[in-house]
Amino acid sequence: MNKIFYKCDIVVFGGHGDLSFRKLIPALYHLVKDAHIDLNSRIIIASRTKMSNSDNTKLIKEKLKTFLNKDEEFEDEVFAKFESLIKYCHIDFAENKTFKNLENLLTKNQNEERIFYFSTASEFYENICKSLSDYKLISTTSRVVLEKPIGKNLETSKVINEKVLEYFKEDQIYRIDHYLGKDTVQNLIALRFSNKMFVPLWDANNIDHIQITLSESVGVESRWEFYNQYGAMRDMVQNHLMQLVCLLAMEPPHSLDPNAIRDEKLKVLNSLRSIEEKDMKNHAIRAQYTAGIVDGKEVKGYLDDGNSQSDTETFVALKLFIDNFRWSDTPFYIRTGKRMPSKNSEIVIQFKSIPYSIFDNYTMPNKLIISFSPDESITLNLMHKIPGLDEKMKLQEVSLELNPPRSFVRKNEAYERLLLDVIRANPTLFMRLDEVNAAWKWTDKIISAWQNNITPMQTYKAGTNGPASAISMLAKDERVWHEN
Ligand SMILES: NC(=O)C1=CN([C@@H]2O[C@H](COP(=O)(O)OP(=O)(O)OC[C@H]3O[C@@H](n4cnc5c(N)ncnc54)[C@H](OP(=O)(O)O)[C@@H]3O)[C@@H](O)[C@H]2O)C=CC1
Ligand SMILES: O=C1O[C@H](COP(=O)(O)O)[C@@H](O)[C@H](O)[C@H]1O
Repeated sequence: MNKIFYKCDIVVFGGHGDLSFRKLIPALYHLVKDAHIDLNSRIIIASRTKMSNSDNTKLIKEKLKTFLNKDEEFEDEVFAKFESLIKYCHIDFAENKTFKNLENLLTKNQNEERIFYFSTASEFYENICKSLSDYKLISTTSRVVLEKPIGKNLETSKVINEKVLEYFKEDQIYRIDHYLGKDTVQNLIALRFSNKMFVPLWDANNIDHIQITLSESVGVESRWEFYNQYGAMRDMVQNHLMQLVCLLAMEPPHSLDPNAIRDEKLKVLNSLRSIEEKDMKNHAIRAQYTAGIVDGKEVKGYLDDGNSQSDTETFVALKLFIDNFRWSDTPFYIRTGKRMPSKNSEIVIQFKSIPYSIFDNYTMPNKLIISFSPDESITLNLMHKIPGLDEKMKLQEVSLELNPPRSFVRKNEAYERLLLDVIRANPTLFMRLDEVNAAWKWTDKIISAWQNNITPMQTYKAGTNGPASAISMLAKDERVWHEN
């Protein structure tokens, strides 16, 4: 296969922010290393500090050494190529005239394709677009990447998106949700729609319930100011968790065409049953971590991290239903939280019991466990005869590991995949405006019930699996969270 080298100018706004240093710069380094980007491309790091190109390069080198994968060596040869692409640009979103610096850079030896990555809070998107337009830096071949969450609710999302749409057409806008760039998440489409055995089983007749857990052991620490305005609902549920629910629940799209997939995801979001006020307390749990022990180390509570009062949630657990033919009355239990015992991203498909048992001992219903962090694996739990001469057949639960052969093992990070998709103008793994707004419409109702204190804020000790109410949410249904 001939390798395609893509030639473009990429501008990262918020280039010295947490996301840029931890994810975007390593992803771009890898795209250069794997020769996806032509060496006449440019990567412009735009940030507020006044700094020389050489100081910026030094800083980037230092950050890359910190944030490359633990098992990966920093390669001087690759960095030499990467460095040759990087330029620094001082920009303050609030000062239109600083965009002159960008104009000077972009219009010299320019590449036709321009990508603007807004790695900053969405309240700045309008200002950035306006300044780019004032300096005539947007053309029909330009693309813009918008980080999530866009706005803080449906109303602000609509306003921000409308503003961006004054400058870019919908097909130039790439609304990123990095979970869609994870191989295991994309594999949900392959697993569901390329394996005959799962096709007839994937519905309310055969599945008892579905669980999704996105837990993190890290706290909020240096991101406190930012996070405190959003909380787990806006930071994780409105986007990542909603997208996972969509991929698990959607009908088969007619093809892998971007809009065919987005149309099916949208139908799921529009079928989400709105949580009634009377159920809110039991179906929408919110909590904040207090001081505790994580990985054997004492850690501060959320309020001590920020040194302030706050009613921002760091944990959410929800019980939701999708009101359609396929999922009628099948609960989806989803949860996410900071300062939980470990980093764990996992989907559990709990099948129903067999209709009648001919065995003396209890048969465990089958379970499909899809893990994508810290390790990627797919496990199918099945019942199996215990080998031996027992007169009566005895059964045990065994795990069938569906792990890909080593040569299949992922080496690309989510952001690498998604940045390459933006570069090659493939929007399949990005969110369309109607999806974003449908997700807000559903989460807004819960957020406003919380604002009216309908569900009280709970607490959980750092290093635990969330508040007791999240456990009893399932216990009331005679179910338990799957814990590793
Ligand atoms: N961090 C993460 O893990 C993830 C973040 N995101 C999203 O990515 C976006 C960025 O997040 P994150 O990197 O964590 O945030 P940070 O606060 O670390 O970075 C934001 C950047 O915006 C810059 N900025 C703020 N105001 C201005 C201004 N007036 N002019 C110029 N630059 C300005 C800041 O510059 P300065 O350094 O000068 O303050 C900073 O570099 C957010 O939308 C977030 O939701 C999405 C997924 C994961
Ligand atoms: O979008 C976000 O995701 C990260 C978690 O991402 P993961 O790929 O490491 O699972 C989360 O820490 C951050 O708060 C949030 O903004």
